[in-house]
Amino acid sequence: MKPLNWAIIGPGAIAQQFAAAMVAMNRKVYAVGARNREKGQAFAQRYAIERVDDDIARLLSDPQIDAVYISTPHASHFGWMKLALEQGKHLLVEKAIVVSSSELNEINRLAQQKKLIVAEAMTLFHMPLYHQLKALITEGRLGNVKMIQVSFGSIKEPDPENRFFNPELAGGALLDIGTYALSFARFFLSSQPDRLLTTVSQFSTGVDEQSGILLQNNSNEIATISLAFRAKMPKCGLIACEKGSITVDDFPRAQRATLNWADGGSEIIEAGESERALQYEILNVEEYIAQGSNPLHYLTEDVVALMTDIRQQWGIRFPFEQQA
Ligand SMILES: NC(=O)C1=CN([C@@H]2O[C@H](COP(=O)(O)OP(=O)(O)OC[C@H]3O[C@@H](n4cnc5c(N)ncnc54)[C@H](OP(=O)(O)O)[C@@H]3O)[C@@H](O)[C@H]2O)C=CC1
Ligand SMILES: O=C1CO[C@H](CO)[C@@H](O)[C@@H]1O
Repeated sequence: MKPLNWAIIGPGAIAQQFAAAMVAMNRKVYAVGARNREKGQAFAQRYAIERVDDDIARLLSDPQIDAVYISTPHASHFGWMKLALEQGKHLLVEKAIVVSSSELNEINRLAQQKKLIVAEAMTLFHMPLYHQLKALITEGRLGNVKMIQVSFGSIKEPDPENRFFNPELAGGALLDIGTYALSFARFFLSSQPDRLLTTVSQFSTGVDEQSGILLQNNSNEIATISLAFRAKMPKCGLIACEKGSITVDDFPRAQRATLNWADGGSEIIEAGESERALQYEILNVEEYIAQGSNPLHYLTEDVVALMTDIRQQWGIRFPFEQQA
């Protein structure tokens, strides 16, 4: 396959890591779209990027671009995704990929029609460790999955304007960090949960600040999830099976897990490198494009469906959804 020409939309904090990963892998970021021209130019200079444009729609019509990485705040993903797909570009989009299933359904229809790949930059879906853990569970020595626990608490500046608390930017802990916890749970649950219990505390802006979420599927596997935006909690995932459990600390980019057998004894499981998290995403997207499909997209769809149902239970709608 000929090397892909990538464009980045939104040269903020995570885009720096993406560009650095591309450089480390000898890949080409050809263009950057930035609503602030000066920021775009500084970014382009830093990563030797050929084209900068503050008119992002115009940039996306450039036939030289093959694939687009979108790293803007959540509320704007859908609009940029749609435009990029209409212009025939493959997509890697930061979490949370979109804000609702109705947005994702529209994206899926368009991608299918245009035969393009859409992938979510959900680190854990791409980390080698997770595929090793899944293989270990599938092989059956641990018995069936019974319970999953995930906690993620991150202290954010309580500023109503920032992307964490601003409803106009689709803020809230669920979309920002809950998406990691739900992705972890869904990755190990054998099927999509159909029972959902939740409780939430809202920030003054109306977005979810902290919550507890309980999920159960038809195989009676249960997942409990704790999220907080104004309290620190370890990023810890636990999969408890009939014959032992697996603990994954710092789970979003983990390279190591601990397996504790129920009858005593433990093992360390290691695969990949945390520091290469974004490189694994890029490698996977290249593979999906070459093979013409993203085999993990169903996980993204299931997680977005859960987040849609959870927000519906909470009665939390973003201002741009109310206008829709
Ligand atoms: N995978 C991971 O580990 C991480 C993923 N993320 C995800 O990445 C995304 C961005 O987060 P982060 O980098 O922290 O955010 P930043 O605020 O640092 O960067 C966002 C960038 O998007 C630009 N932008 C904002 N709104 C728009 C818009 N409507 N259209 C075009 N550009 C826009 C900003 O421009 P300006 O500078 O002009 O405001 C800025 O360049 C989110 O989806 C987040 O959840 C975030 C952190 C880690
Ligand atoms: O994705 C991200 C990485 O984790 C942070 C929390 O620790 C998030 O806020 C951020 O959006």
